[in-house]
Amino acid sequence: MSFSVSLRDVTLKYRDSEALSNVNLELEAGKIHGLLGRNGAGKTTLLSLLAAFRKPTAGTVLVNGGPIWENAEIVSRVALIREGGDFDDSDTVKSSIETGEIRPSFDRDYALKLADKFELPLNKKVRSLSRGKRSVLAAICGLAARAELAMFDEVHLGMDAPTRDAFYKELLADYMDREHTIVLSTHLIDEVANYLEEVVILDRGSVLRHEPVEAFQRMGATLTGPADAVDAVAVGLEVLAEQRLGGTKSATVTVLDAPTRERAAASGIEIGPVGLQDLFIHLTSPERDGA
Ligand SMILES: Nc1ncnc2c1ncn2[C@@H]1O[C@H](COP(=O)(O)OP(=O)(O)OP(=O)(O)O)[C@@H](O)[C@H]1O
Repeated sequence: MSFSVSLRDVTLKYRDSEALSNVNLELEAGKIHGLLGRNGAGKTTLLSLLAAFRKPTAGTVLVNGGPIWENAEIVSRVALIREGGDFDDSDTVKSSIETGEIRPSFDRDYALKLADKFELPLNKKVRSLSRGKRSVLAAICGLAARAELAMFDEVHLGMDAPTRDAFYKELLADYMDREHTIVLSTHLIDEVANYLEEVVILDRGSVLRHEPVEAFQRMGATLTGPADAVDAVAVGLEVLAEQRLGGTKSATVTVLDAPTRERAAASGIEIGPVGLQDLFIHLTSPERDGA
């Protein structure tokens, strides 16, 4: 089973400032959703509403079709893993893992298998773990929760690249194995882009874009070829980024219409997709229209 999510006219205020303003958002069950946004955009706030850590100031938050607030049955099947985890520093790794047993779906054997795989010493105190190992502990608790809605909020922080890669693979293996909904909030966009099915971009407390990842991939193009030819085709186009290596140039553009595409191909230019991160930078740049 997997949970859908629905936010209807949701506003969250901290004292006088609005972290989320009238947000309407539907997340389909059984998919991997990426939640992107610049610092302070409201990602953690939105996730804390979905886990019922907070109550909205206005509007309704539905998980699996019902209100999540004060709904213990649904809450016990939702996991929000925040950066560094929410651990008691004086606990051991093993007892921290075992706190997950309050959940009906917690898989202790899987948690211990992951601890072994990620070389997490069970008898060590949480306070003596390195930052990366603490993140690993948080990620393990999130995976072993076997939640119907599993949300990871920058849980990778401090993990080295091989550990992050192993974590993403484990997440995907669990996803293939068991139907559930995943929300990944991260600033390492290109690193997770291949795992995402849907992407939500939050911007200053509102949903800026919500599309399947393929829609973002169709938004722009990278032109690579002889520098002169690329420069000629790029005239009049919006260029997001450029890179030059000897006589070869690569330019990332936002829109490429069919005639320009044909002209580029005829000039020996290779046309490739644009990375999600480059598009994100463009869409949320402080210089964009209306900013
Ligand atoms: N406990 C709080 N009290 C007051 N304001 C808060 C609190 N938590 C967050 N905010 C404010 O709400 C806004 C959204 O913060 P939030 O942490 O949700 O953003 P974020 O997208 O997760 O950012 P980041 O990528 O930097 O983690 C920010 O302006 C932040 O300063």
